[in-house]
Amino acid sequence: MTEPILSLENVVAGYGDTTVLHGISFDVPAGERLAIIGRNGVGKTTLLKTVMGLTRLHSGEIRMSGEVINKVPPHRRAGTGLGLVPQTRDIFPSLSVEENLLSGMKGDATLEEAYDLFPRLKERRRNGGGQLSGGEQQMLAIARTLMGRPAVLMLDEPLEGLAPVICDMLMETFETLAADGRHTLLLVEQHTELALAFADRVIILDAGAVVHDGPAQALRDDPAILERHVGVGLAEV
Ligand SMILES: Nc1ncnc2c1ncn2[C@@H]1O[C@H](COP(=O)(O)OP(=O)(O)OP(=O)(O)O)[C@@H](O)[C@H]1O
Repeated sequence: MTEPILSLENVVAGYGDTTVLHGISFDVPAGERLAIIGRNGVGKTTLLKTVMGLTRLHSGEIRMSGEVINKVPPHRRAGTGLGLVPQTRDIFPSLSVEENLLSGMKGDATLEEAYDLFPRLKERRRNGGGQLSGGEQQMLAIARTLMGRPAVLMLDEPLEGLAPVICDMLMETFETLAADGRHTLLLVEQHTELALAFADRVIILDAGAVVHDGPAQALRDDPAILERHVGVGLAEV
C-alpha cells in the first residue's frame, strides 16, 4: 500500500491546558477529497490548525509523507507541503492583491497562475486587500495559499457568508484543483450538501472525536447517518 500523504495518529490537542481534540486518527491518501463536517464547536477548525502546528499538541503523531512533523514549527509546515486557508482568511488589508500574492509565493509559483485560476484577482490586482468583496477576499486567501505550492490544501469554511453564485464558482475551483493531480483537499464546510457532492470521503467530528469516517456516497445514500451525527438531514442544509 502506498504511504498516505497525511496521517494523524491518536492526536490529542487544544489550547494551553484545554484539550479540544481527544485522540484523532485518520490517514489521507494523496489526491483524496476529504470533507470534514460536524456541528458548531466540535473542533473542525482546531483540527486543521493542529495539522498546521497552530495549537498545542498534547500527544499523538502527525506525519506528512511518512515523516513525523510534530516538532516542525508552524512557519515551516508549508515547507512540508501543507497549506491552510483559514476561516478568518487573514489577508493583509493594507497590501494590494498582488502584494498579498507575492507574500505567499514560493519556488516556481507565478502570479499568472493565480490570475488564471481567478481572473477577477487580475482585474483587482492593484486594489488593497481591504477593498475587496468577501468573495474576492476568499479568492485571494485561496490563491495566496496556493502560491506556497501545497500538496495538501486545507480549506476552513471557505464558503461562509458568500453568495450562492460565488459558492458555486469556488466549488468549481476546488474541482479543478482536485482534478489536476497535484492536490489533496481537506474541506471543512457547513454547506453539507456541497461538501458531500464534492468529497470522496467524509469524516464527521463530534466533541473533538471522529464519530464517522467513510465514503461520501454512503452519506448521500443514507442521510440518517448525517441526521444522527450532525442533527440535520440533507434537505435541511
Ligand atoms: N483560541 C482558543 N482558545 C481556547 N479555546 C478555543 C480556541 N479556539 C477554539 N476554542 C474552543 O475549541 C472548541 C472547538 O472550536 P473549533 O473552532 O475548533 O470548532 P469548529 O468545529 O471549527 O466550530 P465552528 O463550526 O463554529 O467554526 C470550542 O469549544 C471552542 O470554544
